[in-house]
Amino acid sequence: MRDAPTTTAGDGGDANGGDRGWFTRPVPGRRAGGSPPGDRGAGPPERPDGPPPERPAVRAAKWVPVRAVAPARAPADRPPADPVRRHYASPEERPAGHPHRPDDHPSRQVGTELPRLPYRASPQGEHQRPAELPPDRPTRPAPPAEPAAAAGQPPSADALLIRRTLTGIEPVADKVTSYFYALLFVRHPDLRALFPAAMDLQRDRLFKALLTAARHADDAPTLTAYLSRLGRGHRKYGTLPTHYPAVGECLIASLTRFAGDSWSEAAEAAWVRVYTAISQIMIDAAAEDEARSPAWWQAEIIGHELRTPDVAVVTVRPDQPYPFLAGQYTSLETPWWPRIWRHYSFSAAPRQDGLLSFHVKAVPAGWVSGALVHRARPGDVLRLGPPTGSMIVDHTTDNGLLCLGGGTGIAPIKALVEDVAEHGRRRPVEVFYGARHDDGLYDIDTMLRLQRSHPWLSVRPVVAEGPTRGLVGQLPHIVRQYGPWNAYDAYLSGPPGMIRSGVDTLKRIGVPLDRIRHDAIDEPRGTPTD
Ligand SMILES: NC(=O)C1=CN([C@@H]2O[C@H](COP(=O)(O)OP(=O)(O)OC[C@H]3O[C@@H](n4cnc5c(N)ncnc54)[C@H](O)[C@@H]3O)[C@@H](O)[C@H]2O)C=CC1
Repeated sequence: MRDAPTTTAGDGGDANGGDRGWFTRPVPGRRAGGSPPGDRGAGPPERPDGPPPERPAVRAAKWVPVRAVAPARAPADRPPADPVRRHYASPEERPAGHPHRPDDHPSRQVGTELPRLPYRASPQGEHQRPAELPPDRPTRPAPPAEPAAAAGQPPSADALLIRRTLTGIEPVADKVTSYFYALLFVRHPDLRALFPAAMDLQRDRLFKALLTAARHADDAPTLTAYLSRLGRGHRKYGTLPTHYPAVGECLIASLTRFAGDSWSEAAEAAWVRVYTAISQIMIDAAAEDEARSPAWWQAEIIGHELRTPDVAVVTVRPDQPYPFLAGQYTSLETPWWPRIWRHYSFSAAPRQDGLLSFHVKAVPAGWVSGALVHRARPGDVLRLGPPTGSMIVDHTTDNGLLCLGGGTGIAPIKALVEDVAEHGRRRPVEVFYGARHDDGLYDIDTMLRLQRSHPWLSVRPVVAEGPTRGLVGQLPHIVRQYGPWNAYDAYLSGPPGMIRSGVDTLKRIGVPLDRIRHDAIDEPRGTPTD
């Protein structure tokens, strides 16, 4: 569930989170010489005078080996390791079995969900975001605890060596990361500008990404899906292929210094191979994406409607076509907080006129959400990253849709309703729209208007407390009183607590997990992007 709706605080929070690799640009959370969003007294900087930065050229540079290392001897029951440091001029050139060959493209692979990492969240609430599923598959929660490839198969020699190193550095993880970044910025000062001024958030990201990759070293489909998305997502930060070797060198140097008994020539060779593979997948994914789509879109605000003192509906016109699916979300950067990106769901299905809308709730200490609600005006220009997320309608079935939308989590639910309407198939859609109080149901008029237009749609407002036009109680509890839901696909969107208790409730009343969809739970909307 996500670092996308999915626990998204879609618009809600500006907490830092997300799955980013070690090339994340300065992000959310911190600004050069400034305080984090949550710090008292941290005021937004003045709006920059100049236009948004130019799009950097993302190019597939020739891969530069981290350093020459003899490949480890492959176990007899496995094919020899691919010398992954090679850069193939085209996807077709890659050998069979290469994790990024065209016929092995993640969109044609299954089992791409990323298991939850056993890694602590950062103090700022950062969480690992699971890999996105291909858009033709629904989001599924409760991923397996172990990589799919590990089930029934012994781990490879490289995977064992890497896990051993990770265990070895765990007690000194803070030192390793501090050393790593110090080394990186001393050896490659030009890279410093790509990272946040305050590095505490970044440090956890590195190790989460490493743990993720290491845990899935034997699971090519999962690893490829995760890293490809990461590589594509890094385009908007201006990450270049030439940056990867610098990071690789410093990573190996840091491990060498701190891994103690778990470090050996064999371990180093394993890390080089795996890091090389990781880099290559990210570089390839970014290069392939470059042929298909821009690294970002500019989007002019053409509508800004304050629905409550804290919630605005913001409508933008992208500077070029922006293809997406109802239920997905994007990353968004405002001119007031350069390089701070936040996730927001599209609140409408794709429209003929190409306009996009978002529901944004200003949250305390939320720099971006506060600016979008209280400062943004028509004429302001935002930047959008690519669409992502897999909480989309499965149009191959006639199952009904059970939708739980809590607060601004109603945004993608409305988009899903419009999507069903546009497909013209009559399937029951039951929406439970929750808020803490009646006046929090800021989009109820729109939802009731849709209900009047579509006989297959039922909308029930639910408030946690107080006088109301609707039902009183917590969304999951109320949903339980209706049903049965065993012929429905369930979609949940709202605060993390609502998603968790909603999933628990639905499981308890017999809705199979593979019919319950939601974005990542640990990454509220408004959190930093990958
Ligand atoms: N803006 C967007 O595009 C999207 C936002 N979101 C997320 O939706 C959330 C919206 O926040 P708010 O509007 O402040 O909503 P809220 O916090 O006021 O709660 C909305 C509803 O969820 C229920 N709820 C909250 N905690 C619960 C729990 N532990 N168990 C059961 N029910 C619970 C409330 O009773 C209420 O009905 C944020 O977390 C945001 O990240 C999700 C998807 C898209």
